[in-house]
Amino acid sequence: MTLTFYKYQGTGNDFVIIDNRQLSLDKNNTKLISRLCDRKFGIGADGLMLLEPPQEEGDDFTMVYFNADGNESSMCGNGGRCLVAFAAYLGIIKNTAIFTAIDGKHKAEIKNGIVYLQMQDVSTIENHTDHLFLDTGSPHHIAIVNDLLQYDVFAKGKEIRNGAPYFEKGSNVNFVEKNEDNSFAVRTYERGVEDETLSCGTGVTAVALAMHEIGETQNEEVAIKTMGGELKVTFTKTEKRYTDVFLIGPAELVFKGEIEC
Ligand SMILES: N[C@@H](CCC[C@H](N)C(=O)O)C(=O)O
Repeated sequence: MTLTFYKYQGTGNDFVIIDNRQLSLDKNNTKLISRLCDRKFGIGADGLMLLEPPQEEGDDFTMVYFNADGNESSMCGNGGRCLVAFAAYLGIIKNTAIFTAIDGKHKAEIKNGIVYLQMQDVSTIENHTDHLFLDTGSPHHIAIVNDLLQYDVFAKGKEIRNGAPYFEKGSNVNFVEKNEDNSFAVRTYERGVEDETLSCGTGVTAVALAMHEIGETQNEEVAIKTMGGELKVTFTKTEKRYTDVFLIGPAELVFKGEIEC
C-alpha cells in the first residue's frame, strides 16, 4: 500500500500527519506507526497524528496522537498546533477550529501564520521540594536548574521518567532556567520518544503555569525559549484554577510524500 503523508514541525517538535478522514489507517498498527516515525527506517518524527472526521457536534475534526514508539498517547500541544495548520491547508477550516483530542475539546485560531491553541484548564499543581508536577493534557515533571544549555537532559530526564513515582507509565520531564521576569528557557525529555525533543507544547504550557504558581513570574503572558524556537503561553489565574490557557507559536508544513508500507 502507498501512504500519502505530510511532515510538519512546530518549534522543532516534528510530526508525520495523515489525513485519515476515510479511517483507512489501522490505529492499532503500532509497528507501522513506529516505523513511519523512525529516523533511519522511516520518515522520521517525534510523533504521528491522524486527522479524523469530527465525532462531536460542532467539531471540525478529531485529533489522534501517537508517540514515536507507536503507542497512542495523551495530548500533544505542538502537534495540536500543527494539526490545526494542516486542517487549514486541507481547506477543512479557515482561521478558526474546534476539535476534540484525547484530553477533550480544543479551540484554535490562526493569526498571521501563528497558531493559538486553547489548552485545558488546570486546577492542580503539585509543589514538591525539588520539582513541580502537573497535567496539561500530558503529565509533566518540572525542575529548575542552573546552566540549562550544559545540563544533561537525556541522562537526568531518563532517570526521572523511569523512576518513582512514575515508573512504567512515565512522565515527560522539563528542565527550566529563568531568563527574565516573564521569560524562561526549557528543555524537555519526552516519554514515548524516550529522548530530548527540541520543544514540547504541553511541557512549555506546564512550565508557564508552574512558574506563575510559585511566584517566579507575576505575568499572565509568559515567553518560553525552547531549543527549536520561541513559544508564548497566556492564561488567566482565578482563585481556583488557570483558565483561558493558550499555547501560541508557529506550525509549518515541511514536506509531503508517499511511502510504501
Ligand atoms: N510533544 C508533545 C507531547 C507529546 C506527548 C508526550 N510525549 C506524552 O506521551 O506525554 C507536546 O508538544 O505537547
